[in-house]
Order: sequence, then C-alpha cells, then structure tokens
Amino acid sequence: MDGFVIAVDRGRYTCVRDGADPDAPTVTAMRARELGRKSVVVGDRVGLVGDVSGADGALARIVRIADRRSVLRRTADDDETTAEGRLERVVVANADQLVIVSALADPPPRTGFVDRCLVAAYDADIEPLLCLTKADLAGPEQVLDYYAELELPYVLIRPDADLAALRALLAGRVSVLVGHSGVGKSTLVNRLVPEADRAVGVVSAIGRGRHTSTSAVALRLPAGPGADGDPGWIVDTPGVRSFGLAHVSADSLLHGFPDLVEGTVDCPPNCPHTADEADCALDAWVAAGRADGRRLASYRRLLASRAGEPDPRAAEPDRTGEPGDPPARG
Ligand SMILES: Nc1nc2c(ncn2[C@@H]2O[C@H](COP(=O)(O)OP(=O)(O)OP(=O)(O)O)[C@@H](O)[C@H]2O)c(=O)[nH]1
Ligand SMILES: [Zn+2]
Repeated sequence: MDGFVIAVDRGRYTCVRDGADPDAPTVTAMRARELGRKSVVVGDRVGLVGDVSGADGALARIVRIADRRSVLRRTADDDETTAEGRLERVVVANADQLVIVSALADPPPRTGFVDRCLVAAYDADIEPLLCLTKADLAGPEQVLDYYAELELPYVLIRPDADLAALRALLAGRVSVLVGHSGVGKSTLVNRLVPEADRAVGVVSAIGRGRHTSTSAVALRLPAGPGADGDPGWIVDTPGVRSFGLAHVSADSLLHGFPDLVEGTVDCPPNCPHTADEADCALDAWVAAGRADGRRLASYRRLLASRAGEPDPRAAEPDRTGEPGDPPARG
C-alpha cells in the first residue's frame, strides 16, 4: 500500500493512502526496522504494510521511502562553525513550491527573510511563490521593485477578495508555506482549508505542542466548485520562523540571487564576493545598474552570517526574528 506522510509526531507518522477518498480515515504508522536510520518526514511517499485500515488503535509500518523529488532543508542557524548551526533538519520532502508569505504592512515586509527563503527554495530545487498579504494596508510596489530583476511569481492577498489566483497556483502541487509571525499565515491557511481546524485538532490529539513546535503538517486543499483535477496540498510549518542556511554552500547561496549570477563572470577565480574583496566584479555590476545594490548587500549579509560574523544590525530593538533583515525601503 502506498501513502503520503502528512504529519509526524514522536515516532508516529500520519499517512493518507494513495487514491483514498479525502474523507477516508488516515493511517497511523511507525517505521519498520529495515529503514535503518533513514528519517521519514512530511511529504514523503512511503510503502505501508500491516494494519492500514485507519481504525482506532490500528498501527501500520512504513517499510519503504520513495526517492525524494525535492528536499527542503533548514539549519537551526546560519553558522556552519557551531554545532547548532550544523544541525540540519529536513523540513519537507517532495514539495513543488515554496510559498513565501510576507505582509505588505504590519509587520512591514522583510526582504532579508524573503531572500533567505529564496536561497532555500533554489537550493532545494523548489519553485518560489511570493505571497503578499495585507494588500489592503499597503501597495506591493516597493517589494516588487526590489525583486524587479527576478521575474518572481507573486500573488496579492486581501481579506475581502477571493483566493482564486492563489488556488490556481496551488492546484496539483505540494506547496510549503513559510512566514514570520503575524504576517497572516494562519489566517490564510484557515481561508484556504476551512476544515483546517479539524485537521489541526487531529494533530493536537497526537500531541503537537507538547513535542516540537516546528513540525510541519500537510493539509489537503478542498476541491473548488466545478473544479476537476487535484486542488493540491499545502504544508504549514508552524515553527519555522527562519531558514538557517549553514547547509548551503557559498556557491549555492549565489543561486538564490539569480540577478547577481551573471555579474560574477568577471570575478577573479575563487572570488569570495565579499565586500572586502577589492576585485569582486559584483560592485561594478551594481554600479552599472545591472542589479539592485540592496540585493548585493543582502547577499553579502547572508555570506557574512554563514561565516559566523554577527550582523551589526541584529541588535536593533525593532528586529524580532531575523538578524540583518531590513524592511523593503528604497
Ligand atoms: N488588514 C489585514 N489584516 C490581516 C490580514 N490577514 C491577517 N490579518 C491580521 O493579522 C494578524 C495576524 O494574523 P495571523 O494569521 O495570526 O498571522 P500568522 O502569520 O499566522 O502569525 P502567528 O499567529 O504568530 O503564527 C491578525 O490580527 C489577522 O487578523 C489581511 O489580509 N489584512
Ligand atoms: Zn566576486
């Protein structure tokens, strides 16, 4: 029996069977010994044996994990020189899309956080989608201007408008939602999946909150009226407030900045692209107007952060989560 892992809690995996009716009971499973040390995460496609009835108290076993199409990772922090920084976690397997939820106001957009998510998305080979909430409070011009060179797909979310544009982008795919506290991610999840309360209830019944607050949960999107085909899945990541990037090499970090990549062709061999590297061609690239200087500054902040250098702006009082995360001001 093949299935899809939708929640993980203390050695128990909640799975849905492939092809099962959306209302069919979920299957609770444990890992079979033959899996060895391989981890099973939300989004994994697994082979199940044993009692797959989903009845109360039934316990199936996961005997196989399918090859992963993508692996979204994070580390606890950026610093590859510390044990905590090297502690790498797989957030979600087999995601197709990373939906970066950012408010346009209250709290103001944090392009540093978005840039960091873009690095994680490109590193994982997952398509990014910028989801700009609270569009009733502020316009998207500044944020879109910052990403002008990227052709980054985006949607605007306002409380009084339907979510058709977003639903169309979610259809048929597994999309991971990430965002800072207060950006309206929970509000959005509840609007997308009105039964999310029920789903959340199921998860809390197996102990969410007592265990790890960072565990991800996959929620099936409801079929729209008259819609055929698969409406898709969203994966909510309640505890993921930032993406430590210690697992991303300095080279891969650059792939999160496609607007800068071409600017490095004139760099000397093995150029670290840091601000103190006098011959780095990126400064000239920006000076020539080929990319936004704020993007170069953001890239270099991430480079410095990976090397364990403290960000001088992290100490500013109005910054609550993300070191070195400027609002998108011009
Ligand atoms: N004006 C406006 N307010 C919104 C919108 N979406 C959410 N809010 C409000 O923003 C606040 C935060 O929303 P949440 O959905 O709790 O945000 P969150 O990102 O889930 O944050 P946590 O609850 O900390 O995880 C709430 O007071 C919402 O009512 C929106 O589109 N426009
Ligand atoms: Zn360089």
